[in-house]
Amino acid sequence: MDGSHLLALVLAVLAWCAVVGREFTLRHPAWRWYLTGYPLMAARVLLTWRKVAQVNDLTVSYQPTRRVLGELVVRGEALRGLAPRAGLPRPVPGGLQLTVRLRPGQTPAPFLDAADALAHAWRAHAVRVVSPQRGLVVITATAFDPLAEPLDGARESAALLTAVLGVVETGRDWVMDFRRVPHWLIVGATRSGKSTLLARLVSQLAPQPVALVGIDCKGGMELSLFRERFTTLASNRREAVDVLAALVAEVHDRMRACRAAGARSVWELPEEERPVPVVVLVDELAELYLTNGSRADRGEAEQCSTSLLRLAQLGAALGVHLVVAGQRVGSDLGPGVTALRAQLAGRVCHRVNDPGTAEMALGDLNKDAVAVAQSIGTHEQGVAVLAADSGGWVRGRSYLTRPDAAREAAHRHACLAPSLPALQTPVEAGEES
Ligand SMILES: Nc1ncnc2c1ncn2[C@@H]1O[C@H](COP(=O)(O)OP(=O)(O)OP(=O)(O)O)[C@@H](O)[C@H]1O
Repeated sequence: MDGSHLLALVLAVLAWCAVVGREFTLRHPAWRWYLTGYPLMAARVLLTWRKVAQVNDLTVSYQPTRRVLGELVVRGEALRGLAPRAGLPRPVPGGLQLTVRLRPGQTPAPFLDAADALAHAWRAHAVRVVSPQRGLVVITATAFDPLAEPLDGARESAALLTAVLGVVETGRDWVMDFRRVPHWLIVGATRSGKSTLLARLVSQLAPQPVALVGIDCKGGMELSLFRERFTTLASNRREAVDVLAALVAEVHDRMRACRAAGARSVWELPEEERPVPVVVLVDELAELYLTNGSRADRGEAEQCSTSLLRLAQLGAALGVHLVVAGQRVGSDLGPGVTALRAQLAGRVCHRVNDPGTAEMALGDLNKDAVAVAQSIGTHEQGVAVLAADSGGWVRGRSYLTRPDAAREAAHRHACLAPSLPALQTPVEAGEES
């Protein structure tokens, strides 16, 4: 084979590799990142680390710029600072992770402040900095927003009292696990994705042996779609007062049963004696608290507030869980709301209209999370900041669950709705009387 044939053969092989490679990476976007995006970004990180560290005051210098020699103050040029030691960037889905060992005297704070500068230097979509252990910071740079496009997902959750609601920005499942975090607060402006999230939650819990209770004081407009799977649904505040009071009574019954059996929670009871878990969904919390000033109205609001607080305080160990959603949740709704928030350890904050609601949802857990929640745009429906009282937070996007799909799931699993005598529906009660 002469030289020109060999060249033609090499070119043909290269062309074939390019076509197959392109086809492969288009079909497998994750691999596209590992094969092309990651090496480029890693090279950028390695080449710029010293410079970026220097410019952003992430270096240390052990040589002062001034020294006193005898009676003289000598000014010299500062030594170039030492950049903290960084390991090799580790690939993660859609990004990379850099572990940095702090030099003596350094704290994570300047690294947190430099996150934006690092994102620009490395042309990353976002940079997150955490300090998982003393003396270490982990910098995660993501190349693109994995939550930019709406997500569809039909996966059902396998475990009791858990629901796969969407995806978080690290590429993992967004799982709401009531055994780990018993109560949740969900906030978001109108059309931010609250109802879609609740629809997803209902369709995930519907196949499970769980009693679902709805409280929807917007006349039942949202939750009545899933009525067939609900054990009871209150669609105005008068009904909500009764349902919540019945749930408090149920909690006291369960407490007595646990005490008699020497158990500290329903999960320690023998399986055949264990009462069915209850998940109470409240849509539009403000409707339970707002009053027109009349005595009757104020009385109802106070009863709702007290019952919700008792359920939140006592329910976790007794298998009664709360998911409370609202557009605007602020201390102006009354002191009961702030007390309730303290008991709702899990938080989901969609786009909000007022800083107060983001602060209410996330402010007591993490200030950074408040700023991130306020940056969610109007086109990012379903995107939310998720946080729990463990202090961590992450951005996530719920699966786009159409009301029809959720209604169909509720219809399909209607026969699984457990009947709880204490929770006879107000409508049924009304019909019987
Ligand atoms: N996870 C999502 N992914 C993509 N689009 C979404 C998502 N969630 C919601 N949307 C879109 O946003 C629209 C409004 O969502 P949704 O009705 O859930 O908002 P909301 O916060 O409940 O509003 P409201 O308070 O007015 O009832 C939906 O019709 C849907 O098109």
